[in-house]
Amino acid sequence: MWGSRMALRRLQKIAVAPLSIKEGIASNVQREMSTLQRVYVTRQIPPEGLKILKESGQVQFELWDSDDVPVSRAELLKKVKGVDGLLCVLTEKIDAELLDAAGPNLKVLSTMSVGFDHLSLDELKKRGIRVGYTPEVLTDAVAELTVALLLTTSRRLVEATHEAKTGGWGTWRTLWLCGHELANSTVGILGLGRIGVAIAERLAPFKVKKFIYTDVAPRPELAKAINAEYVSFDELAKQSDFLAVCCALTPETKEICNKELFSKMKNTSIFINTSRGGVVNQEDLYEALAAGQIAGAGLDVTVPEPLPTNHPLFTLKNCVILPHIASASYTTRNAMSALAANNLLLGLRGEPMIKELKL
Ligand SMILES: O=C(O)C(=O)CO
Repeated sequence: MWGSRMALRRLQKIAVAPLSIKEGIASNVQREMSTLQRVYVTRQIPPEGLKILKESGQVQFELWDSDDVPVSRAELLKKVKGVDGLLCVLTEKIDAELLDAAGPNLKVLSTMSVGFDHLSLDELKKRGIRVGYTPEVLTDAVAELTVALLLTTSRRLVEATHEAKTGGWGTWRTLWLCGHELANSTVGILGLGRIGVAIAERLAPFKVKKFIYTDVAPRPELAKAINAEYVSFDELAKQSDFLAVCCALTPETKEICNKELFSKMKNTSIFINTSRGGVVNQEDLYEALAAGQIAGAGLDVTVPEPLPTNHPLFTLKNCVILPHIASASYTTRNAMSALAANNLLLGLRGEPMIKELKL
């Protein structure tokens, strides 16, 4: 569906105009449509973003009109041909092949995500394509879900509801379904950014004793807000009762959470990942959980996504797996959609985007 509301309004006017005027307007509309910038949207994004694109009068866009099935690679390669702008989500790999298929008209890529590991930044930079993304608007939702996942994992809520529903609930027992509490604990954050700070702010009222973090370098401004101490990667592993992964997936962080890390953690520790599955070596995590080297893991992200239902991690009682829903609140997804649309329109006008990646 190529569309713009202004063009549509004019077309609606045509329907009531006398024939000769109708023809005149029709050719104007055609002329105008051909001057609108062409955009492909790879997903049926939430309504706020679509409304912005439709009402802009700036672009004619075609949409992959489904949220349940992603656009196939073959279809995507066909649809991007000649577009000026592309609005994608995190399931689309934007690489040299795709950018070649799009061709030299492509000036702006806008991803409806804070993560950008699905984008070949070098290839985008080489072609002078500007990139918009959607940080900040999802911080609250992601932090909230991280806290929910942490408590679900540490207090064994999935096991508990299963036992209650399936007859495992006998008499009140003194150590049955005991977990680990946040009070007096040390919470470690791997990769301190806005989301890590927002998680710590939410956890502090649970009487956490200490926040520690590691990153490529200390981040005193952010750390000050939550009174967090900068430690080495090793110390993070050793001291954390709860370890929350908040770093971006980059070549440097790929599988940074592996057997070396897990072997240094306490056997009472809880590992939580709401960033990207690729930062974890899942075989090593499975071994650590199965052997009781760590107490539990809560994962919102995996490799691949969806994780096949016969994956060994699903067999473990001490592993809680969610289907990548950290930012999934109506408010946040609409805000991400709107920001992605606005980034795209601004970029196509040659203006600074609201949130633009520095390439
Ligand atoms: O925005 C992202 O990068 C996500 O993972 C989904 O919110």
